Amino acid sequence: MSKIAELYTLEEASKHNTKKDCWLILDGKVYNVTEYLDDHPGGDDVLVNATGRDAIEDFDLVGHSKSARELMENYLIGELDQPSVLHLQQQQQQQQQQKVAQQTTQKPSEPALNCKYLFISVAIVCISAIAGYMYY
Ligand code: HEM
Repeated sequence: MSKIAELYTLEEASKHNTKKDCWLILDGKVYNVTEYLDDHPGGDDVLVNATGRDAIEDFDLVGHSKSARELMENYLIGELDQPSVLHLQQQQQQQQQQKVAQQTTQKPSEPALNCKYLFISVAIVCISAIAGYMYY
């Protein structure tokens, strides 16, 4: 018999963002980790700070063990509804595009920085040469 998952909106899941009531969204699934906060080896703050968004990237970055992944199934309470999943995907895409845009606008400033250092070095050499000439 297949169990129908409880569906939540992003707005609803995001409301549970305190140490007394903490829901995580990981890969579109919703976990109520309130009871687990005190036992989490990474601390409770990190979990509370991971609410209101899909924190699967952070979860994966930590390199959680297989037993951690098994443990999280105990706290599964449902899934995000489709519009919320789409909303989060769009948000992620926008953030990635912003990152790429920032990287491309930062690149041209590198040669400009090199020119600045070259100018300062040449100026120091010139001033030293003039000072040396005047002294001797
Ligand atoms: C239901 C969700 C989660 C469960 C069951 C869980 C479980 C665990 C477990 C068992 C460990 C010990 C190391 C291991 O066995 O991998 C751990 C460590 C840790 N977790 Fe989680 N975790 C969850 C979510 C998260 C999230 C969303 C984050 C970050 C946003 C996070 C950050 C950390 C950190 C920073 C450590 C400490 C790593 C270290 O000091 O080596 N965890 N977690």
